[in-house]
Amino acid sequence: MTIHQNLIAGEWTGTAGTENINPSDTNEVVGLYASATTQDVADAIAAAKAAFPAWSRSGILERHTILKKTGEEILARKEELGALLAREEGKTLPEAIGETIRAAQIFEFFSGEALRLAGEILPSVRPNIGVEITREPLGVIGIITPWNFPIAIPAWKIAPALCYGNTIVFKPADLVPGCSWAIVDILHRAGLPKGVMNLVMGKGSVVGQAMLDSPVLSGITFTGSVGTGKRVALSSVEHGRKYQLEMGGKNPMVVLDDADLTVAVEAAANSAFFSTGQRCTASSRLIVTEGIHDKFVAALTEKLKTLNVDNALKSGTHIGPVVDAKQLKTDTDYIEIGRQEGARLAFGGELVSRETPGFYLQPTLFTEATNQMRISREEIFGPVASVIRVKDYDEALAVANDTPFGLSSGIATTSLKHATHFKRNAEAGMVMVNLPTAGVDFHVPFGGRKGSSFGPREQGKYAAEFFTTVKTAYTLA
Ligand SMILES: NC(=O)C1=CN([C@@H]2O[C@H](COP(=O)(O)OP(=O)(O)OC[C@H]3O[C@@H](n4cnc5c(N)ncnc54)[C@H](OP(=O)(O)O)[C@@H]3O)[C@@H](O)[C@H]2O)C=CC1
Ligand SMILES: O=C(O)CCC(=O)C(=O)O
Repeated sequence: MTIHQNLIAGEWTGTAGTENINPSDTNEVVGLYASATTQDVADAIAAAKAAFPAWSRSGILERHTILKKTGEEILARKEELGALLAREEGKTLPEAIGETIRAAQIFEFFSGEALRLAGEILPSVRPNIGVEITREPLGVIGIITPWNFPIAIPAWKIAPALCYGNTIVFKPADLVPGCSWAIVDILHRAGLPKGVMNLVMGKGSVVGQAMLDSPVLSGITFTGSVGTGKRVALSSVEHGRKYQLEMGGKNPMVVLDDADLTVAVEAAANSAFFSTGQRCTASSRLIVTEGIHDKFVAALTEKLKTLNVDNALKSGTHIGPVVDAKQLKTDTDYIEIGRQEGARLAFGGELVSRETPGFYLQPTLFTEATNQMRISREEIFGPVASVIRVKDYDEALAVANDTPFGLSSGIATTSLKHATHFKRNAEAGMVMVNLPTAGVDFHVPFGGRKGSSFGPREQGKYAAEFFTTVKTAYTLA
């Protein structure tokens, strides 16, 4: 089997370290991927530092062209890359192709942003002085990504970093290196100068930690768990660098008495169970008012009976496998915790076996949960959700906001008054009305509040806040 190597200073290098295993069929090795050493990380950082002066001054047409070519190739190969994504991560093929298209659109968007770089010219408060405000690239950016969006999250960190003139050291999740390797290969062939983009695959405890320990990186952008996010923060404070964190969520989906039942059930099923619940924007707290509660639970339970859990590549599969044995254990541990806490298991909770050996878990719904239970407070990151019964809108909003997290928040209602009030008062970075809490656009800001996120927003033109630094220049006329 070919070994997919690391890219350091424009050279492919390294020997095999990681077997990329298909969670829908654990007998299948999707590919072999190199593992970087701490010396490789040091070499990658040095290469990115050496490449920075020239790349930071490169023409915007060069950046535009490389990003555009990359987006075009990803789009042209959407079926193949989507299948790779489905094989390595386990989301269904349509979801995986959708994510691949989204990655292409992100490169396309930032190829346009490269042509729209702008500053401001202002008069000084003093006579005969002009003031120019410009944005400059930060320097060498460390990118550390999780396993749950193997192509979209790398794309939405890499594309703006390059667009604004930074160089990169990129460590994808060791569980799913395939799509990341493919993006880096495409960028390399699209003509990026040596050292601008460096790929160091391998374990977080070795490769990621070596990045955190480096005083050379000017910024680290990270998506993953709260625990690792804290490490990124502490090391960044120590080294005086900028950092951006996207971490967990415990996103609420409020369903009011006046909701359209079909809309509410579709939104809740999608939020909680699609992509196997492995989205930081997934909803695992369904907060439902008294008058609609029983109808909603009955209709959602009926809906869950129609969802097929199976091999991600099989047509007709609605929910693919859990990503690996470790995450499956987390999910089943939480199901046991929910039972012991006294929530009622209304659907699912069991492992299922299919034609191919994989980590298959039924979508699992608890009812009669309270917002104080651990299943309502801690991120599970699997196809497990609970229904919390509340009296009215005011209680629903209070429960929705009673969480350490604040990424996404949803409401199903036909009341303009409640929808408007919720949009203003939900303590979250993103609010969804009559829509799933997950599934976002690629051209607008993404991010949260409280324990979910730290630093400037990702995506859209707001990405410039993290990937650039502002300079104010005064000139005597
Ligand atoms: N917000 C989100 O989108 C995500 C949230 N999560 C949450 O986190 C839980 C655990 O998932 P997990 O994959 O373990 O999350 P991690 O935070 O461990 O992984 C995210 C990334 O950080 C890397 N990493 C791990 N340790 C270090 C370190 N010491 N220094 C630098 N980088 C490091 C990982 O490497 P590697 O894994 O390759 O070793 C991976 O690339 C999930 O169950 C879920 O609750 C997880 C993924 C995404
Ligand atoms: O919901 C989405 O579209 C994006 C979710 C996401 O980025 C995540 O789970 O990390």
